Parts: sequence; C-alpha cells; structure tokens
Amino acid sequence: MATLLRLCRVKNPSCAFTRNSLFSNAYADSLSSSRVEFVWSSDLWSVVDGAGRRRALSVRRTRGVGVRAVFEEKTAESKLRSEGNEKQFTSVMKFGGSSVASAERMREIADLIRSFPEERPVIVLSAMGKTTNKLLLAGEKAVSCGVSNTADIEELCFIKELHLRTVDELGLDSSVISAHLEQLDQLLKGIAMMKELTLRTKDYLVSFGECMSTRIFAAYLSKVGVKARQYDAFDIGFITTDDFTNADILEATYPAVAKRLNSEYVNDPAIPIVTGFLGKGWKSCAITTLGRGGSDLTATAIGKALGLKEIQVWKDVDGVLTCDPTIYPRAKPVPYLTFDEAAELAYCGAQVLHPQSMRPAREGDIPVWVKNSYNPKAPGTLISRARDMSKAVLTSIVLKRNVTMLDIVSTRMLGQYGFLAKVFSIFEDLGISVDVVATSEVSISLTLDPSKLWSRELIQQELDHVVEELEKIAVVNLLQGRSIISLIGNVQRSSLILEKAFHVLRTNGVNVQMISQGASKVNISLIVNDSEAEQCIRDLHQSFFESGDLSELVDGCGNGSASALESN
Ligand SMILES: Nc1ncnc2c1ncn2[C@@H]1O[C@H](COP(=O)(O)OP(=O)(O)O)[C@@H](O)[C@H]1O
Ligand SMILES: N[C@@H](CC(=O)OP(=O)(O)O)C(=O)O
Repeated sequence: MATLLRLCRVKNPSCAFTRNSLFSNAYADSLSSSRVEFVWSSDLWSVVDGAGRRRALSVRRTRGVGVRAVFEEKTAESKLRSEGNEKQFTSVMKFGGSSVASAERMREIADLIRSFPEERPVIVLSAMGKTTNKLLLAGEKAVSCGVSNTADIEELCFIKELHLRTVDELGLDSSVISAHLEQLDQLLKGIAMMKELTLRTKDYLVSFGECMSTRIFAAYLSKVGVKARQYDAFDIGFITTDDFTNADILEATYPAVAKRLNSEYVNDPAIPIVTGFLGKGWKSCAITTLGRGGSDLTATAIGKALGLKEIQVWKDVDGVLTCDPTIYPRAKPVPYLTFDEAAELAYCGAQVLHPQSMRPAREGDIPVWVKNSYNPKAPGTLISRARDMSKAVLTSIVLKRNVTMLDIVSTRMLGQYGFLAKVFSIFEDLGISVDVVATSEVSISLTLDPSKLWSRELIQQELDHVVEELEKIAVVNLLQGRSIISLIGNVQRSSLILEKAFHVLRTNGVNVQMISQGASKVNISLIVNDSEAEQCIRDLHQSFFESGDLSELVDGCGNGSASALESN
C-alpha cells in the first residue's frame, strides 16, 4: 500500500494543493516510489503525510520551476517493485538515427538484439537517419510556402518516401504509420496557415520522426517473432520542464516510467520500444524535446528509472574517439571514461553524447557502453564512475566552433568589489549562458555558446543588448568567429598537457587568446580563431596520440585503443 502524501503550504498546512492533470498523474505515480521530486511554482511548500508530519528531505526554491521537494519514501510496494524488476529488464539499448536509417539497418539492429538472447532489453530509438533535420526544414518552408503548396515540400516528400519504402521493404502494412503521415500533412498545412513555427510546434513537428521509427521497428520485431510493444515517451511518464526544444526531465519521471514499463511487462511480456528525445511538459501537457541528440538522455533516464545493470548507446563510430572523426579520420577509440570526463566532453561540444545524458547514469551509478552498431565486435567505450587515472594524461580533444568571445575591462579602479557579480547578473538577467571564463582583478574574458546548448541562436540583436548593458560598467570588446579547443583528460597533469599543447600551437604560429582550467579537473580550454581550429586539432592529435616522444600509444583493453600516457 502506498503512503498518502500531500503537498501543502508550510504556513497554511490545511491548504492542499491544486494541480493540473499532468502534475496530478506524476504525483499519483510517485506515491509509492523510493525517491520523488515535486515541483510546484508558488511560495513555500512542504510534503506532509496524513498525520501532518513533514516527509520531505529537502524543499527548496529553484529558479524557473518554483519549489522542489525531494523525499525518501520506502513502501512495501516500491520494494517489491524494485525486487521484481531484477527479473524483468536487464539493460537499455539506444540506437541513434544512423543505426535505424533504412530497412536494411533495422534488420541488422533486430538481428543484433536477437544475438543477445540472455538480455531482456528496453529499446530506445531515434528518428530514422536525418529525419529530424528534414522535419525542421519542412516546417520552416511551410511558414512561407502557402497552404496549397505544403504537399510539395521536398523534405516532406523525402520523409514520406523513406518511411513508406522502409515499411514496404520490411514487409509491413503501411497502416503502422499512415495515421502519422496524415497528421504530419495536416500539421504542415496548419503551420502554413498560421505562417509561424513556434518552439512548441517545432517539438510537435519533430516528434513524428521518433513516433514513426519506433512503430515501424516494433511491428518488424513482432513480425520476425520477437514480441515487442511500442511506447511514446510522452505517454509513459517522461515529464519535463516546458522549455520547448530543450526541456529537462523532472524527477517524477523515474517512478512513473518504471511503474508503466514494469507493470505492462509483468502482465504481458514484450520488449518495450520507446521513442527517444521526447517528453511531456508538466504545465503545458504538450510534447517537448530534450535538445538535439536527446535520445541518449532518454536511454540513461530509463536505465536509472529501472535500476538496470547497463546502458548501451549504439552509434556509427567505434565508441567515444580521441577527437571528432570528421575533423581527423585517424581518431582512435577511448576504451574507458569516467562519467565526469564524458559529461565534460559532451558539454564541450562532442556530438557523440547528449550533454545531460551522463546525469541519470551517474546518479544511478550505471555503466554506459558506447558501441558501434555497424561494427558490434569493436569493444567500444565503457563509461563508469571511476577508472585508473594513474597514467592517463589526455583522453580526447573537442572542438566547439562559432563561439563569441567578450573581453570586459572594468572602468573602475583596482580592488573595486562586486565587479564580477555585476557582470554575471547581466548575463543572468538576459538569460544568456556563459561557457568559458578567465578573470583578472579588473577584467574578464568569457565565451558565449552560440547555440545555448542547441536550443536557440544567439542573434545579433541580443549580442548588441549584452554589450550595451556591460558598457555601463566596463569597456567591452566583442570578438566573433572564435573556437574553443577543449583538452579532456587528467588535469592533475596540466603542466605536461599545456607544455605539449603550447609547443604544437607555437610551432604552427597560433596565438591562444584565452585559456581556462575548469574546477572539474578534467578539462583545459583554449580559445583560438575559427580559421585555425581544425588544423590545431589535427596537430594536437598527432602530437598527443600518434608521436612516440612524450606520449605512447597503449592498448587499454587489448584492442589498439588510444590514451595518451606520460612517458616514464
Ligand atoms: N569524440 C568523438 N567521438 C566519437 N564521435 C564523435 C566525436 N565527436 C564528434 N563525433 C561524431 O558523433 C557522431 C555520433 O553521434 P550521433 O550522430 O549523435 O550518433 P547517433 O545519431 O547514432 O546517436 C559520429 O558519427 C561522429 O561524427
Ligand atoms: N532525432 C533527434 C534525437 C536524437 O537523439 O537523434 P540521434 O540519436 O540520431 O542523435 C535528433 O536528431 O536530435
């Protein structure tokens, strides 16, 4: 039996809360779980049980979402469920767009899943190939093409043809996706009629990609004798903030998802095929997305929700590599990473993992394997809490292009306190995220992420406004067209890394314009001109991972994988 809990105002406990239906569901689903987070936008709230005892471990105000209450509630039911879970799912396997890009790829993925008969996985899929990009382009074209012309939008025709051909080649009935294709037609007409594409509509629009890929794949698995059940993440408890195109998963998601997947499996065992990337806004109840590449986060969230022993993300590369292979094809797989290193790598711009995806894995202490669906025999990368760092120097080099840099020099005299606080409060007020920072007593250099974690372009008008505000207290120099080169590794050896890096850069006549070593102890960032950055990456890679002087190649797990090591 679940314990009944109530969220109420601290100063007026008799005032029970009222919520919209989504919150109500989240609450109801959370009642018997072991860890629950409530979010409510009002003054001060508490979680109390029937006798009026306070049950929250912490209740605190959070920016943007109001009040957040976290508490532990161990009931017989939740214990039972987690015990039962061990017999249900063993792992989560996420396949990205490149892994499900065609009928042939879907067949191979089905074979791959069947090659692990001892596994009882939950499958997470992204949209087929480049479907998400094409849907966004179709939406943009619909804004200006006129209602009668939407059917001719090239990207829409491509998406329809791809999905119908895939269904046909897999021997399925087109009815598995026909309703979605019709709705997509209608939606594009609606966009054309309104002549606008809001962030909320964008999320609804791109959701068609994952909704269709999962339906096709679930139907195919069932056809080849593997019982599968399709789920839309927004219908099974993926509850998010209402930040369309870049939503955050809320804690209530975990118990809700676990309850839904477990209970249906117990009653009728079938492999769950879940849409990646999608959620449901807790206030709007509308479909949200978790930011580009968000299916990785869906997978790790399911891993945490179900307390699985392993999370697998299947890509088109042999794991996390020493640098982006599109910049330098001689990049090598990194055999081991910590959650911190992987998160830093993703934050710094490595496309291979979603920036938030390590959080649930770290919280649940669940190892994450990054594997290649085109080359399943390759060992891949194992990401876990800790690894042997005794010899590691550099792990990976990451590039983030098209960054804006600001040099801000105080107009006041030395020793003036509050300068940093004023500068950062301006960014906070304008809602702009700052990336890399270096300071002296009277000056600050910082970079602004152009995509603000992929959600919104930082447009010129906004930049002008930032500069205008900062110029009230400082002399400001705005420098565009810069790149951040992040050296991810063992910052305990920063002198060694810097000595080698600066040797390479000096030899190439590159002037580093700013340098920052984060508190995370896994990252050193260097700012250079965009035009020089790619060559720098190639030269740094050669020096750290391919030359025989200071570094040596090691075989971390008997596979020729790379890690730059300090020579003895
Ligand atoms: N350090 C890196 N290691 C591996 N891949 C990287 C790295 N940096 C960038 N990439 C790019 O990330 C791609 C894989 O990520 P992604 O496209 O999100 O895969 P999927 O869509 O299959 O999930 C690779 O094809 C590669 O081009
Ligand atoms: N389809 C979404 C979500 C995703 O995670 O895709 P992929 O796994 O292919 O990066 C996107 O393109 O952003």
